[in-house]
Amino acid sequence: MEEVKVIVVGAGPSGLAISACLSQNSISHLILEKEECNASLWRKNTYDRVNLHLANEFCYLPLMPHPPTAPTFLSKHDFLKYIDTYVARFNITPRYCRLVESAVHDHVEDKWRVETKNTRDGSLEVYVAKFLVIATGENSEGYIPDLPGLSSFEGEILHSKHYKSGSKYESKEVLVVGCGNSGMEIAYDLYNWGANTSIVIRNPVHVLSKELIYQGMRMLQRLPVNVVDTIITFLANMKYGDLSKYGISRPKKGPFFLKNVTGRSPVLDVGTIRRIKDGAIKVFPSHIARIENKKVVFGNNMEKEFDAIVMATGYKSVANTWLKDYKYVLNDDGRPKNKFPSHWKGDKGLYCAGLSQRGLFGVKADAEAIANDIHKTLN
Ligand SMILES: Cc1cc2nc3c(=O)[nH]c(=O)nc-3n(C[C@H](O)[C@H](O)[C@H](O)COP(=O)(O)OP(=O)(O)OC[C@H]3O[C@@H](n4cnc5c(N)ncnc54)[C@H](O)[C@@H]3O)c2cc1C
Ligand SMILES: NC(=O)C1=CN([C@@H]2O[C@H](COP(=O)(O)OP(=O)(O)OC[C@H]3O[C@@H](n4cnc5c(N)ncnc54)[C@H](OP(=O)(O)O)[C@@H]3O)[C@@H](O)[C@H]2O)C=CC1
Ligand SMILES: O=C(O)C(=O)Cc1c[nH]c2ccccc12
Repeated sequence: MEEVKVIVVGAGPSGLAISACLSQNSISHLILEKEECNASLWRKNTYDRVNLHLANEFCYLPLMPHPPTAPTFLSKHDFLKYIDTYVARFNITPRYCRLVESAVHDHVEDKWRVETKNTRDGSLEVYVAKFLVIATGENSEGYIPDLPGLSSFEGEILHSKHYKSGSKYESKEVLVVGCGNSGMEIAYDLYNWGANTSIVIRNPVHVLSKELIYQGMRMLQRLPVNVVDTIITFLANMKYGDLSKYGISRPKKGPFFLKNVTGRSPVLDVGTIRRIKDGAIKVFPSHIARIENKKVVFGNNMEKEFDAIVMATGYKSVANTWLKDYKYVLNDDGRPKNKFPSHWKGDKGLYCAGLSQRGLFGVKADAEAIANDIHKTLN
């Protein structure tokens, strides 16, 4: 058994950011990470062509802004180089291959007891700390909807977190389910690799360009969200025209309002819209009614046979499955129980970072707030 002041679960950007902030205040801590590397989402569970959608001023971790020479939009490679530099600069040394299987609050000692299983040799370990930070991410488990007949599908089914590129799908019929940022970009990637690509778009969605999102994010620093939404939606309509004839309609509420309220990001168009407009990517503007062997039947009675289905249907947080006393900070859905901007703080020394659906921008803010709070409590 090992005891420190703070245990951080997860060595993604959130866990690394908290570690840097705690070290700055000389607070002893340990990061427990199930994989054999840090930032595993970025190193292992994102498709090849992924790049940061937001400008570098919204994508840095505490204490280390990007230098003026950095590109405005970092590639995945640039971002991972940044992470490597961060880890080296703040001397961050996570314990790798430690899958946290349970965490309980010891009411007598008023401490957290965390049990891990070593993913290499199966050995079990126990760690104890006054403070526990959940930094396991919003994307820890892929969500796959329970569609009627899904198990009868005769082709390949994969979640977007396991999709790397369309290289093996040339000339195959591939259906992408979901039109968030993953689905829209994966559809474009499949098209580029020569797949006959279709996408399911069952609800309205905001499509914006990279530049419009950047302008919107900057405007939000000075203007109220409804004003920014009005300007950006107007400019987006000018740029893209009415997309409803292609099966894409805009929600009534604005993109940044919806981001704040629902957490759902607007789609950043990487080139998909042009291919939808010219018919190279086919839209099914409906839900999936059922699947029969190779055939997918849609709610509007259209049907088509596919070789593969990519489920770009989002993620779920599963921290509440291993964190036995999750109610001190999370709801039953694994999301923070307190409302933004107090979402990061729970009771009994329990915190959560990176669960506010605000990307790396939110990660930085949470890490700073949590480290400050722990520092204050200790002094
Ligand atoms: C495809 C994709 C692209 C994205 N692009 C952007 C972007 O451009 N800009 C942006 O701001 N955000 C983006 N995001 C959001 C993303 O959530 C953040 O970039 C960032 O990775 C969040 O960091 P995190 O540390 O909170 O979570 P994660 O990066 O998910 O890290 C969590 C870590 O916890 C570990 N872990 C999980 N469970 C356990 C356990 N039980 N025991 C031990 N370890 C565990 C995981 O292995 C992982 O290493 C993107 C997300 C996805 C899916
Ligand atoms: N480079 C980048 O910055 C990237 C960032 N990301 C981010 O990662 C996070 C996760 O994104 P993503 O993986 O796209 O997940 P999202 O949760 O954003 O999107 C899930 C999509 O799946 C759809 N869906 C869910 N269930 C069904 C169903 N039964 N039938 C049809 N459609 C369904 C949803 O549609 P509905 O609205 O109808 O529920 C939605 O369009 C987001 O924050 C995103 O912005 C992702 C990729 C790249
Ligand atoms: O990963 C997310 O969804 C984020 O919060 C960051 C982000 C990625 N793409 C975006 C588009 C608009 C606003 C935020 C994001």
